[in-house]
Amino acid sequence: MMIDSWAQIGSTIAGLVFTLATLQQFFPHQLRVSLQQFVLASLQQFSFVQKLCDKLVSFFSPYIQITFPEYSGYWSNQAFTAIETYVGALSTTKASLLKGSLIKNSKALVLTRDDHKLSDEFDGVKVWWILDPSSSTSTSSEDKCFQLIFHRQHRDLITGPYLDHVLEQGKVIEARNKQRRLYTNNPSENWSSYKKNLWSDIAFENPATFQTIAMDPKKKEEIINDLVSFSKGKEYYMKLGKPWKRGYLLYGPPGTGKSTMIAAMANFLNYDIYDLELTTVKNNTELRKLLTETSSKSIIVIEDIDCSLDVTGERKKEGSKTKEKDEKNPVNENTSKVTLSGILNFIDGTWSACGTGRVFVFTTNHVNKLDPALIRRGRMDMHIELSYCSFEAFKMLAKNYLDLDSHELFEKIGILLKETEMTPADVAENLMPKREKKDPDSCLKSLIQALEEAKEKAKSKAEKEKTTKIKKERGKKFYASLIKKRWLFQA
Ligand SMILES: Nc1ncnc2c1ncn2[C@@H]1O[C@H](COP(=O)(O)OP(=O)(O)OP(=O)(O)O)[C@@H](O)[C@H]1O
Ligand SMILES: [Mg+2]
Repeated sequence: MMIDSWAQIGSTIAGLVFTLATLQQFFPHQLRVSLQQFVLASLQQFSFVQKLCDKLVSFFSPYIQITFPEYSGYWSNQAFTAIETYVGALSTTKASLLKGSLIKNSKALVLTRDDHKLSDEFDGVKVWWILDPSSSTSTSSEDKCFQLIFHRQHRDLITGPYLDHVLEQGKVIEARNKQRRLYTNNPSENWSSYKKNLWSDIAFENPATFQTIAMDPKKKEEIINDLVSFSKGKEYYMKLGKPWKRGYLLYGPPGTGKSTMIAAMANFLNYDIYDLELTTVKNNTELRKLLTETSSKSIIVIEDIDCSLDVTGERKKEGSKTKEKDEKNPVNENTSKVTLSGILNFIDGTWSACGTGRVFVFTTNHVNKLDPALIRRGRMDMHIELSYCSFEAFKMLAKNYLDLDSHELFEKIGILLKETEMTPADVAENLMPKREKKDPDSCLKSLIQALEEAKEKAKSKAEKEKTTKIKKERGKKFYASLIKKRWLFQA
C-alpha cells in the first residue's frame, strides 16, 4: 500500500520533470529559469516529505536501527573495523552467498557475505546486520556503514552486552587472522615529523614453534605455562596494580636457539615482534619515542644486549662513564648515547606502562657480563638458559628432521653427546638430508662422525691448553728463581 503511494508520487514527479523539460524549450529564457526553480523546490519538498515519512515510520515501528559508519569525522571508526570482522566471521558460518578475497595483513583467504544482510542471535534474541545497500554499489568507501536492526524491547541487551560481545569478538578474530609483522627501528635521520615512520615492518614468516624447539621438555613446558598465564593475566596484573608486561632473558652459546625461541614465542602468543637495534638509537629520548610507537600485545627484542651497548659494567660505574662520555665527547654523532638507566626505564619505568601486554626479550651469549640491575627479577622475570644439545633435545631434532622416534644408533649418539659439546644448530645441520631423499642412516652416521671429530678437537684443544699452562707455570717459576738469585746476589 505504502510502496504503491510512493511509486505514484515518484512517477508524478518524474512526469512533471519530463513535461517541464520538454516545454521549457519553447519558452523564453526567463520563464525557463523560473520553471527550473519550481522543479527544484518541488524536489526539495519531496525529500522533506520523504524524511518526515521515514521518521514517522521509525516512530511507529517496533524495530530500532543503529548505524555504524566507517569514518567518524576524519578518523576511522574502530567499532566499524571490529564489526566488519565479526560480521565477516558470521558470514562464513551463516551466509549462503560468499565472496573470497586475499586481504593485506591477513594470512588466509577471507570469506565475506555477498548478500549484504545477515541475522545473528544473542541470548535467544534475533538481530540483523546490513551492510548499507546504498553504499554497496558505491566505489567510494567513505559512506560505507553497517546497520544493526533489533526489536525495541531488547534495547538494553543489544546496546549493552551484545555490542560489547561483538566488539570483543571482532578484535579477537582480527588478532587471530592477522599476519604477524616484524618491525625494526629506522635511524632517527629518516624519521619524518608528519608520518609515523619510526619503525619499518615486513611480514613475519618464521615458522618456528615450541614443538620444533629442541630443549629439555620440562623447561619447555615451564616456559609455555608462563606465557599462557601472562597472556591471560590482564585482569590479574590490574588487580595487583602492576603494568601488564613480562621480561625474558635468553642466554647461551651461539646456535643454541635463542632467536628461534623468540620466533616460537611470537607464533605462540600471536604477537608482532619489534626487533630493537640499539646501536642506531642515539639517546634515551629516542629510545622512549620508539617505545611509545610500539603496539600493545607485542614482543620487544634486544638481541645480543652485551654487544649492543656498554651495559656490562656495574650500574653506578657505567652511569658515570656514560655521563662523562655525554658531557666530554658529545661530538661523535654515530655513537649511541643510550645509557643503562635509559634501558632500565625503557623496561620498567613510567613510560614502559604506556602500552599493555608487552613482552621484553633480551638475548646474550655472556650472561655473566651483564649488569645485575638489568637482569634482576621483575625486569627480566624469567631467565632461560639455552645450552648445548642434550640427548633429549637430539631426540626432538631427530623426530623433526628425520621423523625418527628410535634407531639403533641413538645409544651411541647419546654417549657422544655426553662426552662433547655440540649446539643444536650443528646437530640440526648434520641431520639435514644431503640428498633429496631422506636417508636416516647416513644422516645419523654423519652426525656421529661430526661428534667424534668435535670430541677429538676438544681433546687436542684441552691438551694444548694444558701444555701452555704448564709452560706458563714453568716460566713463572724460572723468573721467580731469577729474581730471587738477583736479590741474593745484591744482598
Ligand atoms: N634448540 C633448538 N631447537 C631447534 N633448532 C635449533 C635450536 N637451536 C638452534 N637451532 C637451529 O639452528 C639455527 C640457529 O639457531 P638460532 O639462530 O636460534 O641460534 P641463536 O642462539 O640465536 O644464536 P646466536 O647467539 O648466534 O644468535 C636455527 O635456524 C635452528 O634451525
Ligand atoms: Mg640469535
